[in-house]
Amino acid sequence: MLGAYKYEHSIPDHMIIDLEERPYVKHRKDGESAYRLGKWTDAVKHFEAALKEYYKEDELCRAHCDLGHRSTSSGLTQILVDGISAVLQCQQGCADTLTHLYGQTYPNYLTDHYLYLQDVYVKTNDNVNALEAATTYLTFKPEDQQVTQYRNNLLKKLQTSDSELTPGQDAARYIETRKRMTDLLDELLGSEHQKSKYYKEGGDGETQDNSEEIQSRKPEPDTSNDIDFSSRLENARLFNTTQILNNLFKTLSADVALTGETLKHDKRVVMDNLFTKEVCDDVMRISQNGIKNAGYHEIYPTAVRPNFAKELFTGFDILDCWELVLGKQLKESDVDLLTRLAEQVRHLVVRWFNETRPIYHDYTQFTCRKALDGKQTNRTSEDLSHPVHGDSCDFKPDQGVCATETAAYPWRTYSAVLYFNDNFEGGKFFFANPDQSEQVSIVPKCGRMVAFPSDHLHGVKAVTKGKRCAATIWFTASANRRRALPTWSGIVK
Ligand SMILES: O=C(O)CCC(=O)C(=O)O
Ligand SMILES: [Fe+2]
Repeated sequence: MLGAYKYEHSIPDHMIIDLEERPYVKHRKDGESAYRLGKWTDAVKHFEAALKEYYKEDELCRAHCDLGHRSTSSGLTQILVDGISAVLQCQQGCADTLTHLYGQTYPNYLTDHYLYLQDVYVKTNDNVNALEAATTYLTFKPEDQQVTQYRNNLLKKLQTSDSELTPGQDAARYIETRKRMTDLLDELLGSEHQKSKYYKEGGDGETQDNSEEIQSRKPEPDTSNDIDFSSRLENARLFNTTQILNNLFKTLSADVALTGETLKHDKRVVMDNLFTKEVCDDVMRISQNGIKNAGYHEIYPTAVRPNFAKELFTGFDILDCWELVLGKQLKESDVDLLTRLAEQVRHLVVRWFNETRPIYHDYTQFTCRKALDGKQTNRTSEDLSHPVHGDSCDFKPDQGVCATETAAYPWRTYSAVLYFNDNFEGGKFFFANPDQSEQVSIVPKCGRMVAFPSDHLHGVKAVTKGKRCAATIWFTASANRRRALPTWSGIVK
């Protein structure tokens, strides 16, 4: 937002003092400016200071993950396991929190930092520190061929053996801490935890302990000259205002189609043309390949959701993406598409609801409901595809109330549903009264989104022919409930 204001009113950087700017961000920014001006000694100073501050901030962030978690389990051991794993999961999220800046996610924040460092050290003729920076970089990303070669050149110059190499002290401690957290979580949560572990390791490769790997890697013989990192560092640049603005405006384009008056509540909105037919076709294809039963089947037994005998639910949640890419059911670019969509919607939601608090992703899932042939006779208007419910409260139809105390997801703040097709019958979304009657209904179509506060009652009418595909995206204002989204390009770049 700050970027947008600066742009709209042509305000130069030096006229704005950001009182909330954290020291690790300020030093990184100053380091980047010095780098661009060729002031290598200043750049070294700022990049080193930025790193120190970053690790300090990471410790602070982890310290803020307290034991406030409310366990719904019974039995002391389970309550303890729930509490400790909630703290650890919150702590694991710190890397994502610290590298979410100016509305963007920088999955390579830390590794790019070491890339900068090694380059500025070489430029100040300090090969020893350049070597340490390259070694630290490779501890995070051992698969990087270019940096490996670069480190080997330095090794040769300094006539050092790679068995003497160790990463920087702060980085080593950081990696060790994260490894211990992951191991403990593995023990506490077992295979359930694997999903988030996949994601974390991919995020920046930062949770992986690669020390063994690095020790067993021998430098390849190499006679080439020094490698030029300038183009990689240009891409690593964080505070590129033009890029931020382009992304901001590109992602926010949408038409507000229906608002309060029609929708019976001023906080509800329907927006159209959020994305193109091409995107819809892509998502339909992805959902086609996709995979598992949607979570609904597992959550609700058929007795509670009788329509499971009449409609087939398929889909996946966004955290399944890793498994699906590894299983070749999704392409890497699909993951980026889904992530971009979810992030686009987060921006729209923040703007629409005039939020001044940070709003985070909680959970995103893609779900298709397919009418089963031969099971559609005698479906009444009460026979819904999705019964009336609130997303953040526990709707009790007999009492007509939606209770927060007993809700499964009381932290959800806003809900958004995206639609990708209209070639089916039935399947209207509707807002409901506490007696379950319809207030107003919305017909799904490609590019359409409905967004509303999560405690508003709503449901989905029976899908009686064809397949209806949608994405449900839930947001939270609770930082410790935040779940970051996977990106693929962030890793392979
Ligand atoms: O698919 C829809 O239109 C809404 C789905 C929904 O309300 C939910 O999954 O909680
Ligand atoms: Fe819902």
